[in-house]
Amino acid sequence: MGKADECCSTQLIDGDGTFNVSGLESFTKEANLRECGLSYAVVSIMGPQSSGKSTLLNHLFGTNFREMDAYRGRCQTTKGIWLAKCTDIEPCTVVMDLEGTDGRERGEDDTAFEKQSALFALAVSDIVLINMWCHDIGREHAANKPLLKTVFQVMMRLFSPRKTTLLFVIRDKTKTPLENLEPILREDIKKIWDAVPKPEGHKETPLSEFFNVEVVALSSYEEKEEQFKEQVASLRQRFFHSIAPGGLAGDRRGVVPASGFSFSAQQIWKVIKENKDLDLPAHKVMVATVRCEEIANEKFACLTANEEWCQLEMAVQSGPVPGFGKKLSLIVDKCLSEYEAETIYFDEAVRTAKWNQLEAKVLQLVQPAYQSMLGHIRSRTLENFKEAFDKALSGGEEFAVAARHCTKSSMTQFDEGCADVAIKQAKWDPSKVGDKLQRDIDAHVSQVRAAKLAELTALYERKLNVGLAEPVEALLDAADNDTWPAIRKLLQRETKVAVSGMSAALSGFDIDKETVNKMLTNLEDYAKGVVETKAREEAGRVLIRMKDRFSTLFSRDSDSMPRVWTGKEDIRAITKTARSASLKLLSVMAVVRLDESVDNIENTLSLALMDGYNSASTSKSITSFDPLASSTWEEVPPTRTLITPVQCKNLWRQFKVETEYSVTQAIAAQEANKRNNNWLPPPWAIVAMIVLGFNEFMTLLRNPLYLGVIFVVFLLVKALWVQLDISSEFRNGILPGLLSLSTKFLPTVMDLLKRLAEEGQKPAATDAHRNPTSESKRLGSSMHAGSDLASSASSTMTSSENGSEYSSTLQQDKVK
Ligand SMILES: Nc1nc2c(ncn2[C@@H]2O[C@H](COP(=O)(O)OP(=O)(O)OP(=O)(O)O)[C@@H](O)[C@H]2O)c(=O)[nH]1
Repeated sequence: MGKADECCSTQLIDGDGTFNVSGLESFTKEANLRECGLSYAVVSIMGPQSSGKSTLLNHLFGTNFREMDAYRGRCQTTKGIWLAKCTDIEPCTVVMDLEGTDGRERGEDDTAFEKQSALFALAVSDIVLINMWCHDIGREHAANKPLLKTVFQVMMRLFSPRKTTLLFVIRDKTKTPLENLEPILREDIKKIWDAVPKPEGHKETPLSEFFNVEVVALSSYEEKEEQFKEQVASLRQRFFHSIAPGGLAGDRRGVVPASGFSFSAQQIWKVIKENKDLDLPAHKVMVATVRCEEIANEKFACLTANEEWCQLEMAVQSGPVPGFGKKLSLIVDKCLSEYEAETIYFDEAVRTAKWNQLEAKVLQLVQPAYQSMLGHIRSRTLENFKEAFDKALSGGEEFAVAARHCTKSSMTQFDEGCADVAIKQAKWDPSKVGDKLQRDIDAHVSQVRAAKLAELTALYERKLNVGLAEPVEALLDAADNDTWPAIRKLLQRETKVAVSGMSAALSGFDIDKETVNKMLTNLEDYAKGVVETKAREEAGRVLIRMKDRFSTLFSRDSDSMPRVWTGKEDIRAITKTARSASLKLLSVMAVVRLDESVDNIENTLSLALMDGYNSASTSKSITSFDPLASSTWEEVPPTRTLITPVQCKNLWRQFKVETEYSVTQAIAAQEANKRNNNWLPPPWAIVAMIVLGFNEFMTLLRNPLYLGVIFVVFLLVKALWVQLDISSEFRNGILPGLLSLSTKFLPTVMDLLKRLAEEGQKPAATDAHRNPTSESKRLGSSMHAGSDLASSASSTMTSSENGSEYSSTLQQDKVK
């Protein structure tokens, strides 16, 4: 016999009991065992050493186990346990060749490995071939007896063994027919079974409960090879569909799926080596647990490396992915269904538990992507809401209606989006994100509402400002008894208009009544505020106003014509009237009178200031109680006070000081006027002039030429008088008057002469040939014109030098 092809048979466990893990792994890969699920069978053979086991297996299954060279004698060729795949047998059948028993190589007492390998074979195999020589049947010291004993003993160590088929292969069968041999064999087996010590629970258990016993006899391979081959070929047929119901295999309760075979075999050998009892059901669960775990991990790793998933995960970082839910569902589904397919033959409870774990893990992996998608949907929906809301508002829709419609449609849009991204494997609840969206939408609506309300308030405040500020200013400017009633009326009217307008506008905002009332009250308060502010502003300018009023009344008559102080006016009465009008203004401005309450400010002021004016110098007014020595008005709260009593008093003092000058000027102007008008000297002077100047008067009467000369001199002096405005020059004193005149005298005389010369030349050039005798007439006319010019120059100078209207009036009077 040739040597076995080692690449086809693998040593599973070596002679020292070391399990060849990598060898089994590569064997399962090469034999495509992993894909078999439960459709595979394991056959093992045990029997005495060199009993032709390998030879039988190679012929029966087309394997290449190492066989003993017939010419080298009976020595052990198979060490440990070898493994090979049967060729062309359905289902996939794996066969194990065990080291022969009772061999001389290990010694008679060294049965530990035999027991271990027998237990291993029983634990993993569906069919165990027990190779025996025909001549050993019925013999007391048959070679296979210790083997069977071993098998049955170890069988007890399988906590809940699977029912294995024991196929006794009788080698070198004799002419005795099998029908005669089989009962003897079965009797032998029974005897051995009965002799084996059993645990309490199995004392009476028959062999058939643990094993299906089958018997087959084969001719000698060495002597009747042809017959041997024929019988082997027929035996081979029994291995086809061995796992089908009624097949050669025993019950397959303990079978592990093919993908778990490798791990299962390792664990069983480990347990056997540790000399522990083998609990096959527990082992099955253990194998299922480990394998399902492995498969789950493998599937999870596949998912994390899945290109589609990686792309989806990446894409979702940067924005919403269309069809996210469907895509992710497919990816997750693929992962879970692959797991299901691969673990289908493992223990149901275990695989379900692991499936749940895998599903949880997978969902945990993909959930962040789902959350990102929800985030995208939320932000997109919020953006859409803002846009739609803005559009609706600018389209003229009522605020509350627009908010309601847009919110509803946005939430529907969000729900639809959530349904699109949901995956069928998970029941994730997007309500938290939905709640956040709702909160964001509400916040936006509130923000827009606040802005719109602020706009609305600003609009009506502007209207109130326009409607109140200037009219109130004008009314306060007029300041009389009707001022505050008129302001109140105006305020009431404008407030009413604004409040009704605002109230109508607010109805579209769907805000509570309390807020509306508050806003309207604020608007009313604002209107009052406008009036108060204006009044306060005006109160700040009260002194100017008082002076203006005084000046108007003092310097203008009842027809608004500038007053001319001719001397007939009662300056005292005019001053009093002007001051009392100014005081009236002060009393109007002193406090805000937006309610109907009556105050006594005018009287108080009038008594304290106007009457005080009349008796200012009396000691009584100094010593008596001063009603204005206070910072508050009686019965008027400080909030309504614009000018305190003490401020009124100070203002009045300042007002009087600043208007005093005008009065003094008026008095001076009046007196000057009186003086100017009274040009006749006193009667005694006239009498003295007549007595003393009688001679000169007579001389003049006798010589009329003197009269003409005197008249010319008079005209010249008069012209100089007017031109130099001598009376006003001396108003500031004699010395300043003389100094001023000394500088102006010569230029004025020169200017006067120059003009006279010019005026004289014009008629000389035109009229000399027509009327050469009218010299004196022209001189007189020129003098007159010079006088006019002088008067106009005087008027110009005085008005430019003196800004006050009183002096201007005075000047006009002078010119007249
Ligand atoms: N008499 C007889 N000899 C056989 C038969 N089949 C094989 N042999 C011979 O038995 C010897 C041992 O054959 P193997 O097949 O190696 O026996 P084995 O049981 O596998 O041997 P180990 O693996 O060493 O236990 C070889 O010389 C075979 O030619 C048979 O049917 N009858």
